[in-house]
Amino acid sequence: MFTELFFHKTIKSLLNHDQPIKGQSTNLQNMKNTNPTQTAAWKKLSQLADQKKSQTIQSLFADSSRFDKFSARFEDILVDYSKNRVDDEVLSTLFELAKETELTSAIEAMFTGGHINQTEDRAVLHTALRNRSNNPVEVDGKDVMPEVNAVLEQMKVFADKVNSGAWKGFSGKPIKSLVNIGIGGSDLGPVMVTEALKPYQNEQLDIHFVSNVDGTHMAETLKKVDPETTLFFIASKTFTTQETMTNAHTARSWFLDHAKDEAAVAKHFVALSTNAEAVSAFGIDTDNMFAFWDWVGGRYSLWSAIGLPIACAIGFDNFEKLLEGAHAVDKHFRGTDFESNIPVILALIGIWNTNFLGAASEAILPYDQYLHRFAAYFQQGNMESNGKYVSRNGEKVDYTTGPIIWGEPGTNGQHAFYQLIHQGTHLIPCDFIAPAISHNPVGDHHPKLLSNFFAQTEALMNGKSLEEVKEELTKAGKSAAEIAKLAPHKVFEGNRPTNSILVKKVDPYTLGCLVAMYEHKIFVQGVIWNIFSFDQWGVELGKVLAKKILPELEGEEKVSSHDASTNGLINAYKAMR
Ligand SMILES: O=P(O)(O)OC[C@H]1O[C@H](O)[C@@H](O)[C@@H](O)[C@@H]1O
Repeated sequence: MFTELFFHKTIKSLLNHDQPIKGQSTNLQNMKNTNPTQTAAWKKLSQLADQKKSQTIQSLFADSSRFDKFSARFEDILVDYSKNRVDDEVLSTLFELAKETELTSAIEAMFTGGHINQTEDRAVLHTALRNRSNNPVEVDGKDVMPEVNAVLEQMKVFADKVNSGAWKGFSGKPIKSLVNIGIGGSDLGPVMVTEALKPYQNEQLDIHFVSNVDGTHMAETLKKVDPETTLFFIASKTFTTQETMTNAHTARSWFLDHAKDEAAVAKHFVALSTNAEAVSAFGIDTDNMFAFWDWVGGRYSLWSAIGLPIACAIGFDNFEKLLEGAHAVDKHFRGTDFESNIPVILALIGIWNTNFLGAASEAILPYDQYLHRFAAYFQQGNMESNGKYVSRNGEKVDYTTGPIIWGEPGTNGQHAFYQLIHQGTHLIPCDFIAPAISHNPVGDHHPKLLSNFFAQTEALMNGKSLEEVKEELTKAGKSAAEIAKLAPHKVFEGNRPTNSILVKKVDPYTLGCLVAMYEHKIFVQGVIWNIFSFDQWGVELGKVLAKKILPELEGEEKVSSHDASTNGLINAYKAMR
């Protein structure tokens, strides 16, 4: 069923990615609608998990070649996955699982414009947005690259004007403040990237993000900016999202209170959207609209016009480098055997941890302050993509799908929640990410930061045995009674899996690489879990109910149309306000 909606493409594109992709070819292998638990590989993995229960990561390092075997390099990025509970047999069976679930044809279907977002009948082509090779990519028989390039050109011209000060506000002053109004995918990507690449930011500009419908978010932001020198980006794929539209109207009223001239709006408001009609209904000239398309998922949209505030803040050349990094990883992902394919390896290890070792969550722990929103970004990327309990054939799955994603930058996390990672009852696989070169090489801060990174992964793997603890306590002069009492609390079981990602420097290109790696990891997992990773029906119900409740909050009369708890809450609110 799932396969019927794909455009079948020629396998030739697998072999030579610089060849144009033609929509009419029909001989690519089909992608199965496979319950992964019914594959031979899954069954074998279940047995292996059982057999290898007592095998420790530490013991696997008896193989002196383990680090070389279980780490991979992509340009200036080192991905060390050797500190996982996997050996050759487990990994090769995971690769079998990817083959049995027809990952290769799924990858091709995505890159060649197949409607893999089946429930919305859409292609999924964030890879086309960063297709720097510029070979044609067809959606429904039409090459999308001319449109992609045209919007990129429009973004370049605009970003250059803002950056150089040539774009003037209504009173003739250059723009100083950028305010992005958007939520979810129309917020998190630009926030994460502009924070991560702050060292590249034009110092003449400051950038703000308003996402929450809570008026506080807008009010506090407007306190910091001047209407004469502020540019608002209204970022919404649909241009109907309640939070964004509410914030956009508030910003517009605030602006007009100062400018007192409707015509001035054109100099201070631009729209990033797929919905031209709604943009002009809002009062933004479509000349000031930067378009993208329904085949760009919100949480994969930072590469599109949604990236305009990024291009304005760090300059278009740097935005292009971000695209280039992602494109390099796209080529790696599409053209590399699973055994050396970084996103595939990371995805399979994640599946091993989730489905065979019972991990319910994954922590992303950047040892880089600039990456402080990286985990939040992939919280949406991952949880909105793979938080699904219905398989592609419409049935409830009987296995675990997307993990809970969370994390904070190191070393702050160490002093907050690492206790539970080290000694709690949950297995929490962690990704550690750090740059070798800091943008701020102040004193010995960076070596100290990185020593913590290395120490944590080592401690999580090796732990500390009862014998070691006892020896330590004895040396410290504790009595036998004290040792007996204290020792169990000081033991670290270890055997906690980690991936370590060491990059040379967090620059635009490398960040593009990193983001694309995680995006493709999510894709691979969705394919294997046999779920649809590119829709998000789960966000709808709450929105609909909120719309129904909103008018009920007016007036004084008591509400009785809901369950007792919801009625009680609404009525208490009405009484308190
Ligand atoms: O860009 P929009 O259309 O305003 O959507 C913003 C967000 O809305 C919903 O929460 C989801 O659909 C997200 O995936 C999306 O990113």
